Amino acid sequence: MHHHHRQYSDHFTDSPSKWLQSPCLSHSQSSTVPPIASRSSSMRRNGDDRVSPSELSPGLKICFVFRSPYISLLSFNNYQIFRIQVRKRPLNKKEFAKKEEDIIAIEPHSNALTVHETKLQRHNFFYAVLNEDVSNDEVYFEKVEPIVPLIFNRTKATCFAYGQTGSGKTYTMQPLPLKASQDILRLTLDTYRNQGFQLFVSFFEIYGGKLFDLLNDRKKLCMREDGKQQVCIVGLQEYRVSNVETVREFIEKGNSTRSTGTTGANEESSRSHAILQLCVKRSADGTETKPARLVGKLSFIDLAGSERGADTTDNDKQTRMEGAEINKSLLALKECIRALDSDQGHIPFRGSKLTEVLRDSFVGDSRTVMISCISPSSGSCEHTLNTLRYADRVKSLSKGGGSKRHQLTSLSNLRDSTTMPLSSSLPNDTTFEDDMTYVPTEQSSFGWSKQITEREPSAKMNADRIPSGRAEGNFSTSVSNYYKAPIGGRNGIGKDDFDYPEQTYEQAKPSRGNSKKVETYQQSALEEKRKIGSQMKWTDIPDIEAMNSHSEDDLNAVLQEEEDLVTAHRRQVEHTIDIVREEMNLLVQADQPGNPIDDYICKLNAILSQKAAGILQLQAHCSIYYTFKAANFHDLGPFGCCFMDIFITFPFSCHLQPKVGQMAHFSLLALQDINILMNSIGSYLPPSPTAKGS
Ligand SMILES: Nc1ncnc2c1ncn2[C@@H]1O[C@H](COP(=O)(O)OP(=O)(O)OP(=O)(O)O)[C@@H](O)[C@H]1O
Repeated sequence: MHHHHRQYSDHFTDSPSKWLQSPCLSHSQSSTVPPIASRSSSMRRNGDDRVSPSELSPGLKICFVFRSPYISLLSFNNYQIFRIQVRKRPLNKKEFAKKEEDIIAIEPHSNALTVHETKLQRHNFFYAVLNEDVSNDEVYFEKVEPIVPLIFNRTKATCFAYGQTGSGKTYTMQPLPLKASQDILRLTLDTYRNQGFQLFVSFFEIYGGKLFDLLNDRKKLCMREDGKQQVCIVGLQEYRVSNVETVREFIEKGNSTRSTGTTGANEESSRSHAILQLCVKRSADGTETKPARLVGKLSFIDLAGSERGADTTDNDKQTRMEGAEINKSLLALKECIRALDSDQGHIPFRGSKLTEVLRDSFVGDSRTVMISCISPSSGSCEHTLNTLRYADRVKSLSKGGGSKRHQLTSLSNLRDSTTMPLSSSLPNDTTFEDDMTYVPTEQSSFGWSKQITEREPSAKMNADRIPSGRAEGNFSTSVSNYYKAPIGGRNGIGKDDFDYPEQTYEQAKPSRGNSKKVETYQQSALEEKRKIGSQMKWTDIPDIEAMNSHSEDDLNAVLQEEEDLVTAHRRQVEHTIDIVREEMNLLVQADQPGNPIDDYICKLNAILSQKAAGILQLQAHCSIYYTFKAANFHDLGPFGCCFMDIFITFPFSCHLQPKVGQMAHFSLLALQDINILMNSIGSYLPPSPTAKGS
């Protein structure tokens, strides 16, 4: 078997962080941020770490703090439904050789981290943080082990890693499924002995918007929706496993088949989202005479590097394609979390293949762990900030009641929604819920030894291969096929993976001069899409794959549209920034000692809302705190502060909504940070509402 093993830790140094050694000058958030429930070792940071007045230059400062006061997310059965974890990796030798500094300071026993962008510019974030010395075992024990027993009780759990290339996503994710399957197998032999539970493993990747089976020669898969709006992956091979060694082999095989490439930061960079699923199944009567049906599922997703989605400068067609898809899927993921947590009627699962696949992991009884991986090096600062901001936004989006999630439970019956046994015909009237015996979760008895103490024999033949989904072509059911060399291979991205005409793309390149035209087109095209979207119902489109293949024909047009929209949006944002900056400068000049602070804030807000809201419109979140310093604000000490929300959404419009009089913690950033902020927002913009039909 052709294996490509990633090399871990071999080029990492123990270099002490220069930043960590310097006195930490972080800012004052401690008073306003609620306590964090997290690792037992964690404690809140203490001390007053306000910015010293001398660090502020006189006059108005616009200051952005990515708001993160909502640390505690939804709680259910003692486990948070959505958990966010940040993991910092150590500096590697390459970075050390380039004399890059470690700019991430994590105070011991705290759930706060500071990114030292420059000596004067710092950004504070509040999360459950894992420092560079935390092992993969600890990540597992803390974040994944607690949810393993839940999948015996119908929970669908998802664990995914997010972050730029080389930040440690694969390093973090790779060991987790093995450990989880070890624990699942133990449970089937121990707590749930003789109850007929079976473990199945499948492994596939989403690359360029298409699905490929990593355990079946990178066979192309397609997704379909059944009459009950269940998405299934047709042809995905599932293997029944009964020992850890077999799981290990499958994981290694899948990893070696995955699409990777080389980036400056990572020699083996993942270019796809890899999804490894562990499904616990059981027949209705707990015997093996009847077909096993899905009980619960644990999905591990190693996302492609996030910076690829933001990369609009690369002219390489394939990279742009990857970037567009990654961008789309990360945004779609965030949008789904937002929609689930607010009371939006429509959950945009169809925004990307990734969210379609994950649909049943977000509805009903589900748990999600997001691990945001960050690199410590100064050279990665911008990407690190982007990763943390994404986490912030996901976190603030998921802080609500999550009512949608539970409403959707009724839509999501407990049959396997992502895989469908070959033998089963659709639609199937009997839901598993009807004939499933309820198995109580035994969280308290989940205390087995954490070491692998046994290796089960005959690993190789200890797997039953079960094709799932309706048949498409011939399945070979012989286990020996599993040992065939994969067709795709690491760099074996087939020509068919991207099939769009090259010329169209070139022709459609926008010219900077006709932005008006672009914007007009944008409006009307989007209006049209909205209309179509509102007329369409979920059930109107039974065959997602057919729809997608239609849209793939227009891939160039879609990419072009994306580019036009992003350009138009950036122009809008730049324009707004100019206006806001101008107004603020005027205000600063007009500020006279003796003006009451509220007047000042009201005036500022009035101008902002008039000027900015007129230009930009609509939704999506990030918060800006603008602070200002003036001699007369004695009641507040040297600084006054309020914040406003910037709502930004598709299609590329935003609306500034000032919140008058809200005093909050703040930090000092230079005025030009607004540009950085806006650029990073720009990078999170969706390719376009492309999804013809979403
Ligand atoms: N916490 C860590 N401790 C030690 N080494 C690490 C850690 N995290 C990552 N590494 C090492 O950093 C390198 C890059 O990590 P990895 O391949 O996991 O990045 P990635 O985020 O998956 O990148 P890509 O998106 O390009 O696939 C690897 O050599 C890995 O061994």
